[in-house]
Amino acid sequence: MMSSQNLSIIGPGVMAEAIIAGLIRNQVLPAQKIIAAGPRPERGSELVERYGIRFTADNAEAVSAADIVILAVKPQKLRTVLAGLRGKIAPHAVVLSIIAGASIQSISSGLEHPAVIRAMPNTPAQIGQGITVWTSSLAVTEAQLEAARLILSALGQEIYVEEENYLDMATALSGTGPAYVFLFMEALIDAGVHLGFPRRIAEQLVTQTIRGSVEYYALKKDHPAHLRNQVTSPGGTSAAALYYLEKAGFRTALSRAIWAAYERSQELGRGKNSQPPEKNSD
Ligand SMILES: NC(=O)C1=CN([C@@H]2O[C@H](COP(=O)(O)OP(=O)(O)OC[C@H]3O[C@@H](n4cnc5c(N)ncnc54)[C@H](O)[C@@H]3O)[C@@H](O)[C@H]2O)C=CC1
Ligand SMILES: O=C(O)[C@@H]1CCC=N1
Repeated sequence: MMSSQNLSIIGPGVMAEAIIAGLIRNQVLPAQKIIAAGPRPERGSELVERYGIRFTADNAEAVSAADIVILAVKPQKLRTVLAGLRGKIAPHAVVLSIIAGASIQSISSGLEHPAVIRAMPNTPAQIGQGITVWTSSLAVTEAQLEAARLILSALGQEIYVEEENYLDMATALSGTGPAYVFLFMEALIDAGVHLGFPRRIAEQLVTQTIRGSVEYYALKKDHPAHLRNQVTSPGGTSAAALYYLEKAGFRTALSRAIWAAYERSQELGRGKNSQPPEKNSD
């Protein structure tokens, strides 16, 4: 519990709500200590009703009494938001950004504020099952690091890293990760329906197969290839299916996709707002 601290969240979207919900659920902060700011009053009313936090449409007002400022706007909005907050954040406060691609240096110089934490969470944070990779500038104090750890722990697991380079990598692997998992689930469920299962049953089969496999792997701590070999009988069904996945370049497609997300995170950091489809010819 860090009940003496005031926390301000700029950009009250999906991730901001996950953070607010986590902080309140885990009693890290009472609702009255949290204020969110964003341009849409309807969104504000929603959050006020759901969580009992405070809301303002004025970013500068939201940070005026803050000890911790969380930046959760889209990368494309960052420049304007930083300009609006410059000189408005108390010198003793710490800024924690979850914005994909945005470097500590760009936030720190945009705000003229040295104490900056950069974190990359993911959407399972909404149920406290996320994972966050984070790092900090030299100006961040031990007490601020502890406060950040408490906040991020309310979202699930957290891993502190010394090198900021890992943040773009985490953005590609775990930050964006749920998108790969949900696409995979959707494809498996559709395949089940194609076979002839009612969708409801296909969904149950796929969900529990994934959940069970993850739990099994986590308990066994065995190499995934070994666990896969256990499923793969000589001349059997798994071998028949895996042949097609390998032939279709499943691993290469995943690896290339994740590399594209990594490159895109770096591009966002350089302020490149959009990307043409099929940037790569391979
Ligand atoms: N969605 C995801 O899976 C993850 C997103 N992130 C990062 O978190 C950030 C937020 O993402 P989401 O919550 O998904 O986006 P979102 O679109 O749900 O939320 C952004 C919020 O910012 C508000 N906003 C727009 N302009 C503003 C301004 N000038 N001042 C204050 N608020 C403003 C919007 O009204 C919206 O409520 C992004 O930078 C993203 O890179 C990080 C990890 C995972
Ligand atoms: O798609 C995005 O840019 C965000 C960042 C991490 C996950 N989603």
